[in-house]
Amino acid sequence: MEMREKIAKAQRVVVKIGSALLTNDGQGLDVESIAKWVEQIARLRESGKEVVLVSSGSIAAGMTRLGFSSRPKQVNELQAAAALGQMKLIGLYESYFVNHGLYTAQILLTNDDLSNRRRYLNARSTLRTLLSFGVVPIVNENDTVVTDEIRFGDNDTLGALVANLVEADVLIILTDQLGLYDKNPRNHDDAQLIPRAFASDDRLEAMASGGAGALGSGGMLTKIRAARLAARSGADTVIVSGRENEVISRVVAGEAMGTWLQPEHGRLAARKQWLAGHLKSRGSLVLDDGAVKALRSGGKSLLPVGVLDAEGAFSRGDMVRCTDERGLLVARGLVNYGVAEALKLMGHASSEIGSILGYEGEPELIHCDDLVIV
Ligand SMILES: Nc1ncnc2c1ncn2[C@@H]1O[C@H](COP(=O)(O)OP(=O)(O)O)[C@@H](O)[C@H]1O
Ligand SMILES: N[C@@H](CCC(=O)OP(=O)(O)O)C(=O)O
Repeated sequence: MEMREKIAKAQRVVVKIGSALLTNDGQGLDVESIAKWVEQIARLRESGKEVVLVSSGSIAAGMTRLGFSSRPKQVNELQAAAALGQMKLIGLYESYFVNHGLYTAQILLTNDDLSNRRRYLNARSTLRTLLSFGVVPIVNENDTVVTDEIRFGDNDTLGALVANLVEADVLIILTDQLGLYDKNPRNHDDAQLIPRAFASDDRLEAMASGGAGALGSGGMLTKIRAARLAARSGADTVIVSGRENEVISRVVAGEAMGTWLQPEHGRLAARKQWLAGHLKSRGSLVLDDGAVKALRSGGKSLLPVGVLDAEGAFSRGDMVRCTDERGLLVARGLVNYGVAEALKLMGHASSEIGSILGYEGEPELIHCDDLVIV
């Protein structure tokens, strides 16, 4: 499918704005551009699309406040600059979004948070809930508690992990170049823009090994790796210049701009592959005929009311097998409750979850996004 058709259908979009771009290569936060990106994101929200913003810029904003002219070398100074600058950054976004009638929410994450299954699920649930409230989540790395990440890391990877987390259709990486070139355009006048490739194409890495700008940390290499990560949940990635007029609106409208890095597999196929290949089952749920029928008809979540029994020692976030009463495998999925809770909830309506467990949790035992029908 052509870029125009595929991206124009995107419902959930992650926009990552890099340091090099946000700061005009180190000249302090580019507030005029920020206002323009916010305006475009606000229009996307109005048209019914869901947007998560992943924004760098905290270190750069902190440096300006501290009067530093170059990026500190010491990690503790970087962390302090980030903590200070994050206030400025988020304050700016909040005031611009409020002018468009939208609220923002600050999410600070680390890689560690996302590799821990429990925290991953909590982050995902918070992000999904914020999107359902019509809020624009603004994500950055939690620089206070990471060291290697701010020394070497980048927000491209974070953008991709967020795209995985919310199952975005597209990750738009705004940067200071028109897209990915066959060599670093800062050093080569004859560099050619790559309009389109598969994210998995091995030749891309060699093109991107030319380093980053003054304030950016990852360069194009981390953007390509991010596109590969995003492709794992079936998301397309577009690397494009944030300085192009109306760039976010135009990309989402399907205009061919920048570099489009496609996943090899569609979203569902990618997710199925990940679910099938990634995790071992920790237990099983026995479903009644109604639940089996609902799951097989497609697009339905598994609710506690359709469950007859739970076996195994599974915890929240584990993979479980779903079988019919005869033991025939119907589906596999990531369960929202541990076995003790599942045993208490089975056979009950979701509206009773709060009174049975003493807290309100997700209404489904397995969300349809986390379910693979066999
Ligand atoms: N093949 C390439 N194509 C485009 N840019 C490249 C390439 N190789 C290296 N770069 C560099 O990557 C930089 C963008 O990365 P970076 O500075 O980390 O930006 P950001 O802060 O937006 O993430 C560009 O300014 C460019 O110098
Ligand atoms: N999290 C930090 C650094 C992240 C960063 O610069 O990444 P990138 O924009 O990908 O080069 C910040 O907000 O300044």
